[in-house]
Amino acid sequence: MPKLIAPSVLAADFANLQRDCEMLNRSDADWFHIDIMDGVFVPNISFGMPVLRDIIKHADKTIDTHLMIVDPDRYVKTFADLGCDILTVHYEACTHLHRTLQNIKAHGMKAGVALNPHTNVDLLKDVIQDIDLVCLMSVNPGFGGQSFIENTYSKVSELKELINKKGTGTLIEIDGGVTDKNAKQLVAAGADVLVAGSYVFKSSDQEKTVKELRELANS
Ligand SMILES: O=C(CO)[C@@H](O)[C@H](O)COP(=O)(O)O
Repeated sequence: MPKLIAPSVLAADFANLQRDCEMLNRSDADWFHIDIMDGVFVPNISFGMPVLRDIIKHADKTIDTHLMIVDPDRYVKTFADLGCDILTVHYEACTHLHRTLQNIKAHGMKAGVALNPHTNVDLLKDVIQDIDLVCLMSVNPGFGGQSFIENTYSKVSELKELINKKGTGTLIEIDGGVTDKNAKQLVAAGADVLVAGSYVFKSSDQEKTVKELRELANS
C-alpha cells in the first residue's frame, strides 16, 4: 500500500479556506487532516462545526479528523453527520477507550487513537485490534509549526512490532513537525501516513511540496 500524505488544514489560510481546499483537491494529497481543539485538552482552540462543515463541502478526499478535546463521545454522532471518514480521539482523553472506539465504528467511521509524545505505545496492546489508525504525536498537541521530537522514530518501530505481532493492519500516522528531513526515516520505521501542516502550507509552491513529499515517502 502506498504511503499517504495528509496535509493539516490547521496551517491553511483561514481567510482563504476554499482556495486552500481546492489546492489540496488538485494536489497529490491523500487525505485532509483536520484538527479540532477545545482549549481544554490542549491550550489552543482551532475551529468548530460550522468551519468543518464548510471545509468538508469543498473537500473531495478522505476527511481525517483529529479530536484534541475532552470527552469526545459527546460529539461522535455530530462528526459522523458532518461527513468525517476517520475520527481519532486521544488515549489521554478517554476513560472508556474501547467503548468510544465501538461508538465511532457504530457511526460508520474508521476509529483512530492519538498518543501524546509521553504516552507509551504498549498501553494499546489490549485494544489494538479495535483501532484502524494510531496517530503518534511527534510534537505536543495544540499548535502547528513545532519541532519534531526525535524519540518518535523508536515509538514508530515499537508500534509497528505490536501491530505485526497482533496482525491487525492498523495504520500508523505521524503528526507534528513532518518535513522532507524526517519523512523517509519515519516510513522506514513503519509509518503509513504523514501529516504535514506548516511544511506544506508555508511553502512557496504547495502542490509541488505535497507531490515531492509523497514521492519521498514512497521512494
Ligand atoms: O495536531 C497537530 C498539532 O496539535 C498537527 O496536526 C499540526 O497541525 C501539524 O502541524 P505541523 O507541525 O506540520 O506544522
